[in-house]
Amino acid sequence: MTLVAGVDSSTQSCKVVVRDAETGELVREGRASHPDGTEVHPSHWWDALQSALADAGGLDGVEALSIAGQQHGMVCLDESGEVVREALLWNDTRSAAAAAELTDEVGAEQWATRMGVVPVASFTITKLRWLAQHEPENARRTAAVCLPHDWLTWRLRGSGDLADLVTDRSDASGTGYFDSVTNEYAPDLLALAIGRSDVVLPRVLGASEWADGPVRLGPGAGDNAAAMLGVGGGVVVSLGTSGVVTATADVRAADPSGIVAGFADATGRYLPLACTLNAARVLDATARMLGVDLTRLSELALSAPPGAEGVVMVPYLEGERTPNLPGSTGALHGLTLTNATPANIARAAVEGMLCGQAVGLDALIAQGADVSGVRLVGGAAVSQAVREIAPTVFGVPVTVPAPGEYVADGAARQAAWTLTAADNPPEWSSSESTVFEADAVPEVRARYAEAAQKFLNR
Ligand SMILES: Nc1ncnc2c1ncn2[C@@H]1O[C@H](COP(=O)(O)OP(=O)(O)O)[C@@H](O)[C@H]1O
Ligand SMILES: O=C(CO)[C@@H](O)[C@H](O)COP(=O)(O)O
Repeated sequence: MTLVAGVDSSTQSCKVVVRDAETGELVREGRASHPDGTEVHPSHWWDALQSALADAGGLDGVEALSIAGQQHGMVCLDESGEVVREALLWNDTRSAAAAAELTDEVGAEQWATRMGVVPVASFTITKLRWLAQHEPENARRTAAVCLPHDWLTWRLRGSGDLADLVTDRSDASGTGYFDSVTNEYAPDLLALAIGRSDVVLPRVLGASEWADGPVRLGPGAGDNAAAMLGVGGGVVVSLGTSGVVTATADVRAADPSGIVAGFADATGRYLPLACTLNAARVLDATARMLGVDLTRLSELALSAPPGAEGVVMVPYLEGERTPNLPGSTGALHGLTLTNATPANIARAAVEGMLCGQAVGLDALIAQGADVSGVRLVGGAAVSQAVREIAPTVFGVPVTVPAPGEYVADGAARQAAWTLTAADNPPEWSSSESTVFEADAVPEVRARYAEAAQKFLNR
């Protein structure tokens, strides 16, 4: 049996799957935690990768490995390959002012047509502008910039030479300085951010190209592109640390409002994507607030009626990216003496988190996506309340694949692809899934929109 490994180095943890390259059958797996925070030294990801690989029984018998990871994080390296400062992650909002400046300087229309994205604090390019403005010495020492998955692949290669940095088209498309239509970097935009264009950027590998390492190393991918490879297509809603709505497209999205980012996928096509900073951790925080665990939170949410008797949660607990409100905070609206119960608050948290994703779903539809159903993945897709309430909010059937690590699976499928000379990734049999259907409850969306509007009006 030929084995391949896939890695998901995500915000909260590192997960490894080892699968049969031909059938996709799961052979072994492992995981390890990442530290909290929006500023993390990449060495923690390396340590977690080592632990997760050991937990998965190591690389014995593995012929190829690909790493998928959280997108956008800024990893700066000096001339000798040392990390210059802690990486700023996708959910670090300190570069919000830099994002606004870059948008003004180039124009939102121009960004959307040229790069497929309009800068928000999540994107690497805005973090580079922040670095140049606030830590000029660190900016000066920066000889190369890469993304979390690029850095881990490079460390596995063990070379130390900046010229050996590699990435893939999906993750490069989330930097703000890579054009996924021409497949070229934009040195002028890089210079606009950091003041110079002589910074080494990773070579962008083809979808099934590979680099040398302890085993064959695939190009890797942004976690959302890998999830798409893992679930095998469709409209995907991922509820991890981030809330993400994606589909696959033949043409790059160009949305000057910035809600839909026109990223690339991991197969040579495109991945229109809407992303919130707030998803699974809204439920974590609500459970903490109510003094219950996540199972009890789900039971409480399901014991309240749709609409939570008027309680609405706007879940901008970490600021927000969609809509672009990096400085916002969360709020509970509509509380009265009679509806202020744990059950209604639990339901409002689930509904609020899902309404945030429904906004992204609408934006994807406006960009031409055909949404007759969605596939739900990510940590919070395990929640029974989320599964049952999702169709009432989205207004379409919700398919939940068997619990699994779909990002790591997508990376493993890419690794298997590097072992073939085929035009497409190998066809692996899909896991069993459960479909959740329910009548739409449009009032929930309407009341949420009314409450969320109060933030936009501030
Ligand atoms: N039963 C559950 N109900 C709700 N949320 C859950 C449940 N199990 C795990 N989660 C949440 O899933 C999140 C982790 O999901 P994951 O997709 O691994 O995140 P990431 O990819 O961003 O690291 C955590 O916030 C965790 O609390
Ligand atoms: O910023 C984005 C997508 O644009 C996020 O989706 C990150 O890629 C982090 O993903 P998770 O760790 O939440 O899966």
